[in-house]
Amino acid sequence: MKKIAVIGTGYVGLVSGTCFAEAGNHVTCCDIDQSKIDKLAQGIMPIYEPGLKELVDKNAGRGTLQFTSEISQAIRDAEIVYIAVGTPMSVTGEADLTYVKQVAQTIAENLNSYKVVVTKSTVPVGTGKVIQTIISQYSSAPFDIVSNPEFLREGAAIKDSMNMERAVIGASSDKAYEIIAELHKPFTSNIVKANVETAELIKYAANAFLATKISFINDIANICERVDADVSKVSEGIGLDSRIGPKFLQAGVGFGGSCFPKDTAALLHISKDCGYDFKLIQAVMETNESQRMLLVKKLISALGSLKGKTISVLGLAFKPDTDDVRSSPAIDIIPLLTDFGATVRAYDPIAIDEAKKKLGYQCSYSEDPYETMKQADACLILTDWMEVKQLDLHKVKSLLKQPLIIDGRNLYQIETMQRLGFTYLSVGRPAVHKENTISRAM
Ligand SMILES: NC(=O)C1=CN([C@@H]2O[C@H](COP(=O)(O)OP(=O)(O)OC[C@H]3O[C@@H](n4cnc5c(N)ncnc54)[C@H](O)[C@@H]3O)[C@@H](O)[C@H]2O)C=CC1
Ligand SMILES: O=C(O)[C@H]1O[C@H](OP(=O)(O)OP(=O)(O)OC[C@H]2O[C@@H](n3ccc(=O)[nH]c3=O)[C@H](O)[C@@H]2O)[C@H](O)[C@@H](O)[C@@H]1O
Repeated sequence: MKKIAVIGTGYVGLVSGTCFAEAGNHVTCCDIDQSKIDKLAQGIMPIYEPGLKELVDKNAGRGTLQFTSEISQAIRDAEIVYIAVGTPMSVTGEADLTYVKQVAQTIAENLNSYKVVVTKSTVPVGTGKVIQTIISQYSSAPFDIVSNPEFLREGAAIKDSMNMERAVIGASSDKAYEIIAELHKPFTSNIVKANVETAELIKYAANAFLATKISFINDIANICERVDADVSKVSEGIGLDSRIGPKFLQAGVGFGGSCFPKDTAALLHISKDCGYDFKLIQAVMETNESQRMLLVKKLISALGSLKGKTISVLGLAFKPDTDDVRSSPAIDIIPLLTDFGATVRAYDPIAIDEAKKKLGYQCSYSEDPYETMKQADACLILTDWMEVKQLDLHKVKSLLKQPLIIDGRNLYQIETMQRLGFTYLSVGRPAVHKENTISRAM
């Protein structure tokens, strides 16, 4: 049983802190945001994540998980201090380390005994050294630095954390490595031991590689549209090769979320800073941006113009099973539609409150997908929610002014849409026209 302080109670801090408690440790989750702490103390989750509330309630109930804004005290009481604050993208693309440095300063001011200071936030290579310098400037107490990046996915965060595929531990001493390796025994036996810098880079390499797979398949999808090929078959055909694997080969509107866009931009900066021209990652980012626009172009070409048209947008979250809308395709695309003169009605089962914070009243919102379709000129699918996959397509057809669906997630079978008489334009697959013909998508 270790005494752990987790600083930053966002997605990562809350989920990892809760899982450390579930594994038998005593965890204090801290945040400067008092309203977040107050809510958590009352059992109200600040994020939507399947299974999280049950686990928080269980561990808070038995006293192994606590929430506080008294960060100094939590640090003084802990043997291990986890830094899990945000590292948002700055205007120039690199990771903004303001919050990490603030926390390092607070740790330095409260270092009353030996502690292992662990970075879970995604931070540029060299940040461990920066934290070490800040702490040693203000304190002479002994401490070690560890980089232990987080690989959880939103929507599957508890499962990913309780059954990690691997843990990466980059420690400044063997003693610190052993402490953090021991902490991870209940979660995985695959531990990658590295130096601090390597561990920091592994996190960016992992996210950049996954983002590269997505942009690669989107580029292939764009070729498919020009040569009458079907990208879903290409994904199947290459994914069955175990060296390639089937995951992250789903073509569509491009990746979003709080990490892939920010971490690819940060990796580009890291490479520039060390004098390397990382052309591949630049191309991955460019493909992702243009993928959003391709959907808007398809919509415009199908409708002639968007002026005066009503568009039903299905999905605001960047992926299913989360209310996170950070860098979500919908948040990028809806303002473009309204700029072109369209009226937008948006559906999402849980992300409406978060989307309103970004989009305000640029569109209307509904938790009923059919409500957004009544007499709409087209339907645009942006999130692969199960609720959208399972729509009653007969009802959809009867509600829309004309049976036009632009699908940024390739949710439906081409043959079904042809049989039902839709005009159906997806990504990298043959286009279906309501006259019952199939052609290239553009
Ligand atoms: N969201 C995700 O799925 C994943 C995120 N990451 C990385 O983990 C880090 C955290 O991400 P999120 O949890 O999404 O961030 P977030 O932005 O949702 O939460 C960060 C929290 O830190 C708090 N905070 C900021 N400064 C503080 C301070 N000085 N003292 C105490 N609390 C402070 C904020 O109030 C906020 O509640 C980022 O570096 C991110 O790249 C890594 C893997 C997955
Ligand atoms: O560093 C992070 O924050 C996390 O980023 C991603 O997790 P997450 O952003 O939660 O979601 P993913 O499931 O990876 O999806 C990211 C985006 O890619 C898109 N995507 C994913 C897969 C695919 O085949 N095609 C595709 O367009 C999704 O729709 C979504 O917009 C990584 O998968 C996690 O391992 C990592 O810890």
